[in-house]
Amino acid sequence: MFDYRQYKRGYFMPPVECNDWVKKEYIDKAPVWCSVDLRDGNQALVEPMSLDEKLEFFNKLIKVGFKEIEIGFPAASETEYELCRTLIEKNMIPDDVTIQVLTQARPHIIKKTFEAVKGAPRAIVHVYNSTSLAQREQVFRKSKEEIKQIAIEGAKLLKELAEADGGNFLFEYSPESFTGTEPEYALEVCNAVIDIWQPTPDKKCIINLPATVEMSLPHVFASQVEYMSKNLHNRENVVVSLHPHNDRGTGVADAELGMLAGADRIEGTLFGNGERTGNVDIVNLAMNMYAQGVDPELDFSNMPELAEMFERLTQMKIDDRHPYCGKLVFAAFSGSHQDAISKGMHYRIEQDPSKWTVPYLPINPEDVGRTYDSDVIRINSQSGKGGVAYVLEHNYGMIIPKAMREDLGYAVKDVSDVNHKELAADEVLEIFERRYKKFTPVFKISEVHFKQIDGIQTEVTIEADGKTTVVEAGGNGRLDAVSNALSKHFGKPCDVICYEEHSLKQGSDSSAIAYVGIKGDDGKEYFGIGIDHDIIRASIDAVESAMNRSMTE
Ligand SMILES: CC(=O)SCCNC(=O)CCNC(=O)[C@H](O)C(C)(C)COP(=O)(O)OP(=O)(O)OC[C@H]1O[C@@H](n2cnc3c(N)ncnc32)[C@H](O)[C@@H]1OP(=O)(O)O
Ligand SMILES: CC(C)C(=O)C(=O)O
Repeated sequence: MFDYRQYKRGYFMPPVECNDWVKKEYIDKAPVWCSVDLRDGNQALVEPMSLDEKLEFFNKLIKVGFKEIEIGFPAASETEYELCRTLIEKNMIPDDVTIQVLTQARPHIIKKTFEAVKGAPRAIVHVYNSTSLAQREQVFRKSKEEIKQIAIEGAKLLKELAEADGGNFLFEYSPESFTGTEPEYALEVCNAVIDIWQPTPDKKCIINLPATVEMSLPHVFASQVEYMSKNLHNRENVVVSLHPHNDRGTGVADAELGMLAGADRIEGTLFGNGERTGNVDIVNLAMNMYAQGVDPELDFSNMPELAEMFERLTQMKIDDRHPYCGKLVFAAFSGSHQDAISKGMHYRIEQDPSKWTVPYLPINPEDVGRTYDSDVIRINSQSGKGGVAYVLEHNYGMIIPKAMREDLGYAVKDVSDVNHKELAADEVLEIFERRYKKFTPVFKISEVHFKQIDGIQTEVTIEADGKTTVVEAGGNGRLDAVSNALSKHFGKPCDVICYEEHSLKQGSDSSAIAYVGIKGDDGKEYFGIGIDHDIIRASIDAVESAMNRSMTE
């Protein structure tokens, strides 16, 4: 038996209450985004990306709109180093983009990192050392003071090498494993680093607070961030950055509450790739802002293309339910959802297309490059009449009468249930046509003539059981006259209770579709459709199918 009590190790709350973030309702502005896909994301892959793959990824990040990109850990491997040199030497870094490189606070690694970024138009050099209790005791076996000295020596060396190089460098420091560090101590270390760097409005520094491992509920992280943000030296010249991981599955919440608590910048990855359970998912975060009416300043309008690139280069898989980008995240299979979405879409067009309030869809799928046709209303045995009608209207322009929808809905869902499979739009159309169009197992109407005497008089030629019979009848319209002829001939009621007709296509070759429902002698409703260039023929075909159905069920 495992013992859950071994995990009761707690976390560190700030020494004073820091809960102002609770009073904020919104994130009203995009943070500075920094993609760490090519570093933290890459270092967690089974097979790290090659140089060419990284270049493709880098270019895509630029296209999405990232202005800060951590391109790697140049001292780690030749590929990481080469990426850095290639971007610089081939002038591949746009003027408004800053590359970032990561280094441990160890002199030879810092020196190698500066060699890698030589000649960069602008670069952030990011130095880290772990400050957590666990790492102090177990990994470094050093006192708080000694660990602080690692940070101080690292910060000094960055400053010295940057000055010697004369290049355009910005500095970033991370107290790695911040969430396992006493906040007062993390503050002391960060302030020591800030005091060395002496940031100014023109040369701010970045203090990055990583949830290297998520260790608490997100509100605890927010209080830790607020404490740091309120107490860092020279705060106006310090960019407070967050680097949440996702061990508890709440990396997005950490980032969001952390922003409410004062953070200015977020480091994360596309689709949450990264160590273990991943870094915070920037797509999710940015789209959450978008879905609240805030410009995220990143462009995810072609999500399928981005997802394809991500999966190909990282060999990771995006889950079907991954927010905003999974294959199924806009799909509604269940009847009541489909009905509400379908009505919501009509309401929006009628009332106010400028506002998005469609039930069950947090955003318009088209905003991220998805389509209604294949992504939203999907048909299986959970579906209802509203969804089936939506598919036929959306794909084929068929506006199914309200009275007919239930009969059609059950017919379609039964097929899906029996076959245990989803039905594509063309399969729904096939079921619809097979059930209602030219359904003539009992009789056929081969000819119809009308005369306008005392209302409408008709002669209907009926073929049944190998016999041809001409039946005469009258009515107050053509459809009425034909239904009276059928009723007379078969000795059964053929009362038209539903009749609707509309054109299917625009232009001279447009055909009409007629929908007819009749009440049979058992009191039930039976339906048929007719499609023809001639609207009268379409309605006669429809009543013919409906009557046949009433005589076969
Ligand atoms: C949370 C994060 O994601 S942090 C980033 C992690 N990413 C990576 O580590 C990927 C790239 N890293 C590497 O390729 C290698 O670790 C290198 C090239 C940087 C260094 O390689 P090596 O020196 O061979 O190994 P390693 O990283 O294990 O070094 C461990 C030593 O560095 C020390 N150390 C580790 N991190 C730091 C740090 N941030 N600052 C100062 N010292 C550090 C350890 O205490 C240990 O010291 P010891 O030799 O006295 O025991
Ligand atoms: C180096 C730091 C920022 C890091 O990657 C982490 O703590 O996860």
